[in-house]
Amino acid sequence: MHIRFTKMQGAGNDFVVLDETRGPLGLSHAQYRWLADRHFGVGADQILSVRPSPGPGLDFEYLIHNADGGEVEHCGNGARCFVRYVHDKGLTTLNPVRVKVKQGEISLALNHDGRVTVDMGAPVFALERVPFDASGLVSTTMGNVERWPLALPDGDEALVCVLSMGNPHAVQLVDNVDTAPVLVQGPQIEWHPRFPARVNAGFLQIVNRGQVRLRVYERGAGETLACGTGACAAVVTGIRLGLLDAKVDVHTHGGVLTIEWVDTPAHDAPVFMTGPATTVFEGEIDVPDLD
Ligand SMILES: N[C@@H](CCC[C@H](N)C(=O)O)C(=O)O
Repeated sequence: MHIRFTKMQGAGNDFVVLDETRGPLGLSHAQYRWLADRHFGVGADQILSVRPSPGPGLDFEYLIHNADGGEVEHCGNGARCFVRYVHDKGLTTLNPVRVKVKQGEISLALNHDGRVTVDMGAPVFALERVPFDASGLVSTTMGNVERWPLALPDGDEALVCVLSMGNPHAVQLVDNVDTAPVLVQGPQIEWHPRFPARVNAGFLQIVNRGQVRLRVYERGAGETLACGTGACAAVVTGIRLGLLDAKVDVHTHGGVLTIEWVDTPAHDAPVFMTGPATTVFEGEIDVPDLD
């Protein structure tokens, strides 16, 4: 199959974006994996497939596949690239754009400064909705959030806060992201049996009440230069731990994301994320037949 694609990045989290507004390309999971492969395909952390509106009140839908081929619910950096894409391609002039992703519906706006702001929806803390199996575990409370001791296969323990931003996250505090065991603990947390849908593992360093540093070992993609939903999850966690204010700059290896969240008694206010979204190049490629 011969396809056209656009390569994009948001804070260094990179995407192959496919136009499926005239009909699905019908790619298999193996073909998504091949496209994401940095040696044999194009190379990307995620593949975004842009589709027409699925119904009233919505302008588009897009699908997200991780580099391992699995379909996922939500992608913050991808959301910003999506809205840049539909505007640059002349697929819409609407601003904001309302879009359906697997997680639900989100709204995205292009700002005058070229950055994009996304209403990422509300975080979810109910353990069964993350999902996280806490049976038999004893948590400790810090601020107004629980921290769970996760016994790792190599004998280490990670103290994680768990939540969903539409996709699952486990966030732990570290003294310094440069020396944090991201590549050692990341895969062990991602595949930990207490997370039946696997999980994105965040390593959060608090710099001050308005600045953090973050590394994320992503489910299905490994460590990426930035993770948008991971940044939202980390800031929400930091706020509930009592360590952060309502507006925080998240410094990642790929750039800065600004996250805003006002906690309420029900903890159900939406999280807003602002950051860059850039087209890198356009291309065409023959995708091999793969099941
Ligand atoms: N890079 C993304 C998140 C992509 C999905 C994630 N790896 C998952 O499996 O949930 C972001 O910017 O949020």
